Amino acid sequence: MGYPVDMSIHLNAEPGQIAETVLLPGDPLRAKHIAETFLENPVQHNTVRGMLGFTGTYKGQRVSVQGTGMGIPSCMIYTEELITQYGCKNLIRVGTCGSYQEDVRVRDIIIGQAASTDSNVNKIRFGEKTFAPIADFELLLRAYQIAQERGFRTHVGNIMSSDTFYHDDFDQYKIWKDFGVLAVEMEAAGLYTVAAKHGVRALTILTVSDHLITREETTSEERQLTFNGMIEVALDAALGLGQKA
Ligand SMILES: O=P(O)(O)O[C@H]1O[C@H](CO)[C@@H](O)[C@H]1O
Ligand SMILES: O=c1cc[nH]c(=O)[nH]1
Repeated sequence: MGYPVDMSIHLNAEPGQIAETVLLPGDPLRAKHIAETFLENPVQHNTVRGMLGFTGTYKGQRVSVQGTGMGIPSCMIYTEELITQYGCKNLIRVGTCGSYQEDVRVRDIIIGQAASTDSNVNKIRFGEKTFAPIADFELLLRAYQIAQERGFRTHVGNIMSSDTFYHDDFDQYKIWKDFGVLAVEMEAAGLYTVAAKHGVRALTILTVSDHLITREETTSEERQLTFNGMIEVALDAALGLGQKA
C-alpha cells in the first residue's frame, strides 16, 4: 500500500491552483525561466524547499511548471503529489541529458519513448519481474510531429534514467550505448512509473547538454536559460489534449 498520500507535504499550492498539464524541469530555475518566458500571467504556486512552481496560461490554456529536483526519488515525490493531491493529468518532463550515441549531438532533442534504469525503485515494487516504463503514445506522437515540423534534429527512443551522475567507471555507459539507448538523464523511469500507476499521461523531452563520447559540454547557464525549442514542443504538444482513455 505504501505511505498514504492524503496531503501534499512538498507542495504548498492551494487546491485548484495547479493546472492539469504540468511541465517538469529538474532545475527549479528553469521552471522560473519557462514561466517568465512562455506563460501569460504566471503566478508562483510553490515555495516549499525552493522547488519553484508556477501556473499561468499558454495560448489560452492553463499550464503549470514545477521543478522536480534531481533524481528519481525527488521526481517521484513531486509527481505523486501533483497527481493525487492536485489532479494533474498530463506530465511532461523537460530536461537535459548526456548523449550515448555519435549521431545524437549536443543541442539535439530526444523524446523518451521508454526509460531503462539502474535504479532500484521498480525492484522494490515488482521484485525480480521487470516493468518497462513507457511514454504516453499520443503525447509522444504530437511532440514528435511538432518537433519535425519545426526542423529540430529529433531522436525518439530508449533513454537511461540513472541514479548516478558521477560513475566510478566512466565506460559503464557502453553497455547501454551498444543496446541503442540514446542518452542518460535521472528521472524519466520514475515519472513514467508513477504515471502508469495512476493512469495519467507522461512524456520526457530532453535537450542534449553534453556528450559522453565527444565530451562536448554546455554551461549551467545555457542549461537553465536556453533549450527553448523543447519547451515550445512540450507546450504545443499538450494544447487541447483530452484525458487519457
Ligand atoms: O536538467 P534536468 O532536468 O535537471 O535533468 C538532468 O540534469 C540533472 C543532472 O545535472 C539531472 O536531473 C538530469 O536528469
Ligand atoms: O550527462 C548527463 C547530462 C545531463 N544529465 C545527466 O544525468 N547526465
